[in-house]
Amino acid sequence: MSPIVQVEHLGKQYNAPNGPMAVKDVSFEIQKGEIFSLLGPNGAGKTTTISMLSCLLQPTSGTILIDGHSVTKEPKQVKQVIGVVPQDIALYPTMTAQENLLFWGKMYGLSGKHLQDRISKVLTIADLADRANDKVETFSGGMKRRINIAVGLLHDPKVVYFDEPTVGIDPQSRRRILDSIKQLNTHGISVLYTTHYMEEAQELSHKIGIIDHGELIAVGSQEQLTQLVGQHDLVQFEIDPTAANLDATLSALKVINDVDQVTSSPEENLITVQTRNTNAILPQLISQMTETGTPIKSLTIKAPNLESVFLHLTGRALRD
Ligand SMILES: Nc1ncnc2c1ncn2[C@@H]1O[C@H](COP(=O)(O)OP(=O)(O)OP(=O)(O)O)[C@@H](O)[C@H]1O
Repeated sequence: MSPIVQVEHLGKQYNAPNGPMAVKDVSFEIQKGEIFSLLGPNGAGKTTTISMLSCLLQPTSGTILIDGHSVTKEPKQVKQVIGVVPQDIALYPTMTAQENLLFWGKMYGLSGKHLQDRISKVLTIADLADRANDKVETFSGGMKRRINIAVGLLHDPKVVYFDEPTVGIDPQSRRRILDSIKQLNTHGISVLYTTHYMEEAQELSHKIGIIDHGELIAVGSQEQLTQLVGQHDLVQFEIDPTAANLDATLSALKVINDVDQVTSSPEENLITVQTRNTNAILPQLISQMTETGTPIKSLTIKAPNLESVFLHLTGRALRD
């Protein structure tokens, strides 16, 4: 079976010929029925990649086939197959959810009973059927995001792109969005999901591509990716930054035997140590923290996860 999305050697240079490459030689495939996440920090190139896959931005190099159609040569066919859910779309605040969907449905060339049926269906998927006749201006940020999802699904696409759909919304709406994506996928719809939240990529994806500085640095299932790290745990110390002597503590931790990486995240009050020998070196880690003047508030040990993979591959924490 051919993949629904096939990306080969994709590149994008803004402000050519002298501008930086925002996407560099990116290749990946999404199989039919798969949820694929692009996981990477801000500025990694996720939106640029989605824009090229959506026919909104011309690639500088490489090829993209969606359901066998080239985004550059057959954009009309591509647009029939894809649904795009950006963070914000133009909604008319004084119109109801139903009226906004009617407007967008007509933009897609839908009409009559078919359009009405699709509107009922997508309102149900977005969990907004009970608010169909309420004006959008009365909706929360999370509900507006869910209307975006409904709009993206109106023309019954085979693959849907979600560009960081949970950024800046409340936990309850986030939960509903993740659940509606899983529900969509059970109906055979393929998904491309971008995020900088490791937990979301972990929960949703059959396959994950880790992107950093425009390069896809690893692709695979969560299990395949964590195998890249081997048996390396993350030991995380919560500290009080006002009572910390960070520089001295980080230097002391780095030179302990069997410590692979040490990073600090002052905004989250965390020091993270990656090690393959947690039990043996834990007492030493704790004593060095205390001796160098950084008291520990709490301590968590995490088995290898996507955060460790990112740290292992880039030497930086994913939230940087
Ligand atoms: N229109 C543009 N002109 C020039 N540079 C751009 C443009 N859009 C994005 N960039 C740059 O391209 C790089 C990738 O940006 P992009 O928005 O694709 O990343 P991202 O992973 O989606 O991050 P974010 O979550 O912050 O949007 C960044 O360095 C960004 O500054």
